[in-house]
Amino acid sequence: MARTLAEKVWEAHVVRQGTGDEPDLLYIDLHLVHEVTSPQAFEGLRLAGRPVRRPDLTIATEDHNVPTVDIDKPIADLVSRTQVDTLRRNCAEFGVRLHPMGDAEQGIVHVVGPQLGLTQPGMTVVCGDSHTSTHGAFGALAFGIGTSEVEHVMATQTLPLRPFKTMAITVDGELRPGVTAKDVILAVIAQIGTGGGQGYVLEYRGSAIRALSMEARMTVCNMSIEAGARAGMIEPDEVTFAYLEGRPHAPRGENWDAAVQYWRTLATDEGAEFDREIHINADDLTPFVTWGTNPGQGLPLHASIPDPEQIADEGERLAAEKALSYMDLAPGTPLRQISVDTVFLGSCTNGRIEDLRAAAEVLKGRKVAGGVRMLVVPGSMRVRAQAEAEGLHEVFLDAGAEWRQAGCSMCLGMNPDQLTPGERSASTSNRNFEGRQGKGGRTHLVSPLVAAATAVRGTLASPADLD
Ligand SMILES: CC(C)[C@H](C(=O)O)[C@@H](O)C(=O)O
Ligand code: SF4
Repeated sequence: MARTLAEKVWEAHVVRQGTGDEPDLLYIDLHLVHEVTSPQAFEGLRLAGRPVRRPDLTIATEDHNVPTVDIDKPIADLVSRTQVDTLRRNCAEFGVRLHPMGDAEQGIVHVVGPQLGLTQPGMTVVCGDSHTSTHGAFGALAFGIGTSEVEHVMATQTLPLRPFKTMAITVDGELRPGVTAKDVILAVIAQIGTGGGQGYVLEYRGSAIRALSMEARMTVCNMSIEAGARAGMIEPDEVTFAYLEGRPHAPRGENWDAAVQYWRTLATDEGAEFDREIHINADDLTPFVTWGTNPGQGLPLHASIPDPEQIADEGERLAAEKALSYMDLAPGTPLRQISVDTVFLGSCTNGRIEDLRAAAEVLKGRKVAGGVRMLVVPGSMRVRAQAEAEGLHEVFLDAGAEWRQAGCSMCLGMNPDQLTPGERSASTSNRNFEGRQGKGGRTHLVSPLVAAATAVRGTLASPADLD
């Protein structure tokens, strides 16, 4: 029977098939760990007297709680310091490889896995983190898990899972210049809603998806969770293989050839059926930004703040009213007139080298507007080093932006990088929830290009709006 990519990866990992209402037991190829969701899991192992079953398939990094300045000094915030120290102790005790603050391979867990070549097509990848969906860009079945599941994977390298439904999101056509992967995924979420993906694994397909780089594909898959999906996937192709070849953990020599041969078999079969199909025309897309307090409340940058009274669905209307009140925005205001205090370029959505290059291209020879602060936070130390080798940091610094160390930073403000109450940001991250970037902070989700142009103009803008 014709099968989808997701079904093939699932079937290849079933250790024990569930009967009746039982879940299947799946083998897990790669377990990524960070400081926030691992302490209780390690503690559980300790209490049960169990080891980590496959430390060789487990890797940890410090990302959420790390400061992005003065990283050679002890972490000032006690909660963050405890969190990070606990991870260090646990990794040492259980023999798990850890990339601590300051290490050349430290960074956001979803940036580190792919850049090391740990994330590969056809794998099952889990992490106690919702944005694990990022790794699906390689044709891996990758999803976030809870802390008790983290413990289960640590102890057994397996996970009981219930089957999912499949949804094809086909993006055909060609993206116009200035329109990015971030705009694609924001438009997808605006269309299907933050609950539209619930229970589904999304497969992004079509000519516009095939034309994306690996990093752009990661941006798309990263935000699958914001549509409520279990995971997002893209079938592996030449772009995937070219990205992986030569990376530290990618197979080599004959193993590489065999791996590529297998990876080619993973593509969704002709005639395979999806439970739901969505079509989007890439030619119609323009830069997209959010105006509300969930990632589905987005519109093209050239639009205006919607009038809740015009929204037929009562739930959506109430949500829009509440969002506009929190965001302090009036219906009818052109999005381009919204001024921001802060621009954040970073996160596991848009903190990779291509994102930094795109923003630097816009900022080159320009200045961040007076009264606006711009934080540039590379997704990993490797991204940071690469950016410095290319001189991008000088472009950011010359423009008046801050050039930081790697971590999650203002994506969620678990470190000192936060918005103050009432402050408004244009942010390349993935969540615009109330208080996400700091208590009372207001977030507009944008692409790196829009972030850079907004920094220059001080109001939401795309590079086409400059000079
Ligand atoms: C802290 C962590 C559990 C959380 C997640 O699961 O996604 C964080 O990474 C986020 O982006 O909100
Ligand atoms: S960068 Fe943001 S979304 Fe990604 S893992 Fe960190 S906190 Fe979560």
